[in-house]
Amino acid sequence: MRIDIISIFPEFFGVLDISLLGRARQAGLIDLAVHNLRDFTHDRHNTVDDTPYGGGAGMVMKPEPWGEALDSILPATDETDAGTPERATGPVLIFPSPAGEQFTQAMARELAREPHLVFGCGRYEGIDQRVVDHFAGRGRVRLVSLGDYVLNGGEVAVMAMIEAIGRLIPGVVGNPESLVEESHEDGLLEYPSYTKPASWRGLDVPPVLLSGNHGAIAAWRRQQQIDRTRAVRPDLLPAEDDADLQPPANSK
Ligand SMILES: Oc1ccccc1-c1ccno1
Repeated sequence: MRIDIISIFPEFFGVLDISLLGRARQAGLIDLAVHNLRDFTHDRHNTVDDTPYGGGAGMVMKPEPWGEALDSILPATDETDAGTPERATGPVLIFPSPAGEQFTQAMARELAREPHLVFGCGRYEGIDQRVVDHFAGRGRVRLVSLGDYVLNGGEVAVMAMIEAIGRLIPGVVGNPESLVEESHEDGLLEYPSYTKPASWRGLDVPPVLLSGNHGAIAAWRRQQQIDRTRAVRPDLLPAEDDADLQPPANSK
């Protein structure tokens, strides 16, 4: 997968040189480039923002630098390309935004199948809307929100998305099995995990986990998932009458 990031703080992404994603880049599984938006300005102060039309507090990111930056990354197209099949296969341009669709594990899985992602990190009060409108006419553009809260810019959101997406790319995580039993992979929150010692500060590991009875362990873990999800994320539970959520007959 090719990933391009545009930001006024490119140094923010230095952490993508280390750990899992750093190793994936060294292995050639991910080809990542970070671009400084200010490199696409031409004034002495490398200006990227200006006051908002219509008034209001804060500053808005100017369209021109974004246009030049994105033109340098996205495939050139002319007006006749609008609506051609290529638009369904070209890069996906993602702008983190509080006004975006919610980022989910399902979206991470979907985006992990894409060959090329381009992330645009907005700052200030956001990016001139015409940037989104213009490039929506040239390919797939998505506004994506991490959640219902406000950040100072898109960089943190892009880091989170790249981690969530990158770990799903085949070969990035050593043991693909570890991707299966995680929160949100099967729609429920994950079960609690324990390791040695069997007793710690008077707290014991649930006996079923020491029993060697794999059927009972699987049933206990499933019930833990259901109980945890019901307690903190009832919105993730399917319809109450879903037979899959009923505890197995032998687990009482
Ligand atoms: O609050 C933001 C500001 C800029 C870019 C993104 C965000 C955001 C907030 C939640 N998800 O994304």
